[in-house]
Amino acid sequence: MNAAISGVTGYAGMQLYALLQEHPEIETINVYQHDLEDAIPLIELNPRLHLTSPQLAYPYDSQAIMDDNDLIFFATPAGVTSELADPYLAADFPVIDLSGDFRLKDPIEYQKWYKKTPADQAALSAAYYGLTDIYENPGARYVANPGCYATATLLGLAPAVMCDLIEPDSIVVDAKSGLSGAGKALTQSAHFSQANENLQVYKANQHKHIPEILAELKKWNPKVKQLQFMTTLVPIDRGIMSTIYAKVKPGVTSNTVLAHYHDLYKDNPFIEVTGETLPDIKAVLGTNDCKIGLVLNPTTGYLMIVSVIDNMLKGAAGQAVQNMNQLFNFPVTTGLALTPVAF
Ligand SMILES: NC(=O)C1=CN([C@@H]2O[C@H](COP(=O)(O)OP(=O)(O)OC[C@H]3O[C@@H](n4cnc5c(N)ncnc54)[C@H](OP(=O)(O)O)[C@@H]3O)[C@@H](O)[C@H]2O)C=CC1
Ligand SMILES: CC(=O)N[C@@H](CCC(=O)OP(=O)(O)O)C(=O)O
Repeated sequence: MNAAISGVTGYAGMQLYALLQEHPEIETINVYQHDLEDAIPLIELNPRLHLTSPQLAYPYDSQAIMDDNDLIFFATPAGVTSELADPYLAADFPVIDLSGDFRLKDPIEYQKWYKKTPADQAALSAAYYGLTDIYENPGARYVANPGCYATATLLGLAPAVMCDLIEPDSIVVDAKSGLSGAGKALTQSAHFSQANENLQVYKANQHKHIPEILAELKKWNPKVKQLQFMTTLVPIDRGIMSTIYAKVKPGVTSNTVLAHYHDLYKDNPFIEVTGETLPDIKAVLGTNDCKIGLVLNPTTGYLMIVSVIDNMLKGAAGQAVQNMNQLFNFPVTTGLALTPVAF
């Protein structure tokens, strides 16, 4: 089948292109770029792509995209698909949207956290939040691919929250990301001399993944009302570590916790529960995996959960391909059997 990509000059779009090149169900990847007036050689648009044969990049045109492809991936910034989604929604054409535009169901919440104009309520309601390791797509054709921090944090918390193992008002998340999470645009905090050998806490209590995470936690356990969530930029290229602390309920032991984590993820080929052997970021780099370690402190009663992912894969392009596999009923690991980069 044929897949379209919008945003191939960005970090997530490039990663997605590389994954789709290796995907056995994808015949052709067609690239559509927002600022083109005429078709140009794709290699001119993005010289970093490894092309196996010469190919063109086309001006963005929703009708041409739907005529020539079976789905489209948007790897574009927030604020783009809220304006471009209508023709696809009207035609029930499959979309996998890597941006945050369709993750929140409430347009007022979107406006508050993203400071942008939301898509309309009906469009938001039609979208499915594609946290593929937890949910099965009920048949929705518009998939909102989750955010990178949200993915690491939600996968780390799911068994504890779903099985009521922790005090619902005690969740504290300390999440760290490499610089590729911020995309390709250079910012003050991303300058080499500012980022290198430095740690930068940012968006204190204002990160747009707070409402995204909270919405899912509330679905799993309505007793969860709030979330303390903090993000830090660390001087690595890629990878996220979400370190989560929460007080366990009386009577909950390490064995109870481990049993629930193993049970929820036992059939999942991408998630490994590593128990008290805590995972590090390099253990998942270059893969679509999430590794989750767990340590319960019997003195304080706090459970520490360490969840690691590669932000470009499980946090973006990998999960997007996993969503495509789910949408088209391909085996879940198709095109995603990746080996970690060792060093
Ligand atoms: N990086 C990550 O780890 C993750 C990213 N995401 C999300 O994926 C999306 C892409 O992120 P990322 O690759 O990091 O971002 P980049 O900034 O690296 O790339 C953005 C891409 O979108 C294109 N673009 C910019 N403005 C527009 C526009 N108005 N209309 C259409 N296309 C446009 C850019 O083209 P041009 O070259 O012309 O600027 C570029 O191809 C974002 O929504 C991001 O939030 C989600 C999870 C993780
Ligand atoms: C390091 C860094 O800046 N990371 C980005 C998150 C990237 C991501 O997943 O985000 P979207 O919700 O934008 O798709 C941030 O904190 O905003």
